[in-house]
Amino acid sequence: MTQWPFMDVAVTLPMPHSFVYAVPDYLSDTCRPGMRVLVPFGKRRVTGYILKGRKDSGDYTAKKILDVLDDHPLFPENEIPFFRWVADYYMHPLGETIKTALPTGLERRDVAHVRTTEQGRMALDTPGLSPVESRILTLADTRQGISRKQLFNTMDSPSLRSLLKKMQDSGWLSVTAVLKKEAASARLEKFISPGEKPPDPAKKLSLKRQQILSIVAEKKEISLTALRSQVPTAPRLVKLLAQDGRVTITQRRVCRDPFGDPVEPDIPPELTSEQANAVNTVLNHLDQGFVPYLLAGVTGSGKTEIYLRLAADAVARGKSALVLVPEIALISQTERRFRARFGEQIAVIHSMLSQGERLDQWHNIATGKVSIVIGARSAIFAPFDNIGIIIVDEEHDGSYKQENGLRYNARDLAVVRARMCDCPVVLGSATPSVQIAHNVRTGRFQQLDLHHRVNDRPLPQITLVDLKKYNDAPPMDRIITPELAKAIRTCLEAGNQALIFLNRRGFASFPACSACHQPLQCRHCDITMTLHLSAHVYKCHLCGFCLPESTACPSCGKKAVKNFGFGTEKIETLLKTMFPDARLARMDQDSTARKGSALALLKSIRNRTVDLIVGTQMLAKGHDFPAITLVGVICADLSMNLPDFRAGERTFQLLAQVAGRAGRGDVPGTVIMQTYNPDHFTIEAARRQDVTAFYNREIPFRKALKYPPFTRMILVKLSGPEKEAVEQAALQAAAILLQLKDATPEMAQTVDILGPIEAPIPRISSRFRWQLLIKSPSFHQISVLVQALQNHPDITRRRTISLGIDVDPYSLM
Ligand SMILES: Nc1ncnc2c1ncn2[C@@H]1O[C@H](COP(=O)(O)OP(=O)(O)OP(=O)(O)O)[C@@H](O)[C@H]1O
Ligand SMILES: [Zn+2]
Repeated sequence: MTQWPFMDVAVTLPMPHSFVYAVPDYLSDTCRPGMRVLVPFGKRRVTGYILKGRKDSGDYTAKKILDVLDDHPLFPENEIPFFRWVADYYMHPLGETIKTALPTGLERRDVAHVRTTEQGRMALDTPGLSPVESRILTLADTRQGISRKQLFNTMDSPSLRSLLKKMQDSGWLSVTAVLKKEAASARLEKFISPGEKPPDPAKKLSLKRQQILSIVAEKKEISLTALRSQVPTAPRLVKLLAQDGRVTITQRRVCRDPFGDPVEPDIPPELTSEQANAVNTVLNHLDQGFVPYLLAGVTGSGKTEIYLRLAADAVARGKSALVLVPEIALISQTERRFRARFGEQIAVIHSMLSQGERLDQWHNIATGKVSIVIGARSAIFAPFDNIGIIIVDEEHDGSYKQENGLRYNARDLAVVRARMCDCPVVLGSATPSVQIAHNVRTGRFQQLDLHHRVNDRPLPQITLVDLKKYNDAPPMDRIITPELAKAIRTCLEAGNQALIFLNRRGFASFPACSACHQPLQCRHCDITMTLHLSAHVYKCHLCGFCLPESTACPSCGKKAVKNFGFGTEKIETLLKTMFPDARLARMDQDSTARKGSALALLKSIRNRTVDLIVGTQMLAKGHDFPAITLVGVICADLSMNLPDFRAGERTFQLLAQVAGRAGRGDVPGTVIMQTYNPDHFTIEAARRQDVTAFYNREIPFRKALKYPPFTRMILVKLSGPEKEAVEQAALQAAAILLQLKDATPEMAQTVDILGPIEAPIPRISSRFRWQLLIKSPSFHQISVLVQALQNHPDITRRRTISLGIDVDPYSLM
């Protein structure tokens, strides 16, 4: 291994470039690309990632690396070009891009701590002190003080920054740097094995010690945890035994096991002819390296079996397979199927794992212990150095898009990474996105088709129920119509399961005051709150702010809040009264918030210990529960009228997907879809489960209005705590962009700048929001424009305004 005197390091700060650091002698054996280092930056110490070795430092006097934080690289060297691509494309700093890619909790850095001085303590007793000042002095009066960030989070005062400066100048507060340690670390476990020394017969041992020695002799090696479960005092006793040389204690890294119940190995079924065709097409073109495929297969056509075969082939070729799954709820199903086939070769990456578990899974990938990864969007960064295939299940799903920080789309990155690894990528869906379907039509993707369900099971029969005819009916009949109630009864009587779908959680979604008619709004966001009956609170679904169930109307002060609108919790209550004998479960974000509860719910559906399930989109896609024969859609129109050009596409996908949960076993499925718009083409296409019909209507509309896939877009989001300042910044950003655009005749013609407008949700978490949408058929053009904006001094100098760049935005809200 070459020992380089200098290293290129990407620091975890908003810096576009990497920096050169010198390797001190005592670290020269240990520094390798892909490892974290602690480096000085300005007056602080921050975490950085080694990118590559260098012979010299150029014209630059390099500072020294302070410490190496890993003993094995966290990512392979050949992944670095991918990170660079991601950083450039999404206009995000390289170091922060890598930080987003890695498991969370791996950062060490100096944080500014504010501490009350002796003088400050004395000032606390003086009379002229403002309440804010005395609060700050009290909070900061601890040994380490309080971190600046924590102080800003606790104190909701707009002039905090200048106040702190003033207090510091008066000598009341001191600011120091405190090194923050990683939140996630390797788990080390002690193992006990027989010692070198022969037992000394002269020395009498207690019974407990004898017991320990015989266990260790029998097992050859046992973890201290396992030993302690047999002999509770083992930790103290083995220390003594080790001093006598009777046992040896070694410490090793162990993997925390995130897997739930054990899974029985499965026997691969014989492929249907459509499945075999799809698999063979991919395998026959392996010599072409990168080939992007759309696997368009109706619901229940057996796409997962194709993924299993393709992954098996990659592993057989000595390569690895990367499998992305959208919802964490769905990961468990896919993970089970993969583990049944591949056993221990699997790692999983998703947000239900603890930080430590995620770190262990990552380590298993980086050290080559596993060859298949199944995960949610962040798994696209898995540190494999030899990828043989990338698979994206439910490619149309919005959860592949990260909506803050590095706003990447893992589905799109799957294609980019496959191109860099020169391997095939398979995007699967029963309801492909307009974007990818368009890529097929323009010849950039190859389509693999599955037109039939496995075993020639029929697709479910879908009946629309026009909700308009129940406008004057009793409230109950407007929510669960007699048609739906009857279908549920029939389904339950036959001993089958029914899934009732509503994509809105909570009990009442529109609380409003009956005295002043104002809706109950969140204090920090411009949206209406939702009543959660079991938690006895009104909750804001954006920031989490709660008001008690007994709240008075914040506008007029009267105790007259009435609960209009409904969500899953209300449906659950209604069904309970209508079908008191049915075993009922509800699956939504609220009922699955606790670790393990989602898995327990899915298990109860699988084991048929529930009959009726109320669920949100969490249950709508991908799940394979053969006993579900009825799907009821409470309101098909919910997402249709959102101010977003993809509202129709999303509604179609959601409805066709949820319908696809019915009839996956031996009994054919039925779907009752309640809607106010039975004639709308989106609803009609969903009823016929006709993807092509939907696209043929949607594509001309996208083309006429110059929306993707015919243009590329970047959404520029500005937000800040002061309304006027955000508006001013947005107007200025627009002026800068217009000027840049008009300076180039070509851009003047093809680039469209829409806005600035106030965002559809004008305020979230007390931050005001404005936005600008930039469109052009050429991505290069809009990218150049936005980069210039990002670096424009008039924008960067505005310290209270944050500028968010959303490349290929998914949500325009
Ligand atoms: N060749 C086969 N022979 C028998 N059963 C199969 C075969 N292939 C798949 N299956 C079974 O068919 C069912 C549906 O398959 P799968 O869940 O993969 O569908 P899917 O195409 O992913 O559907 P969706 O788009 O709704 O997620 C599963 O229970 C699976 O085990
Ligand atoms: Zn809120």
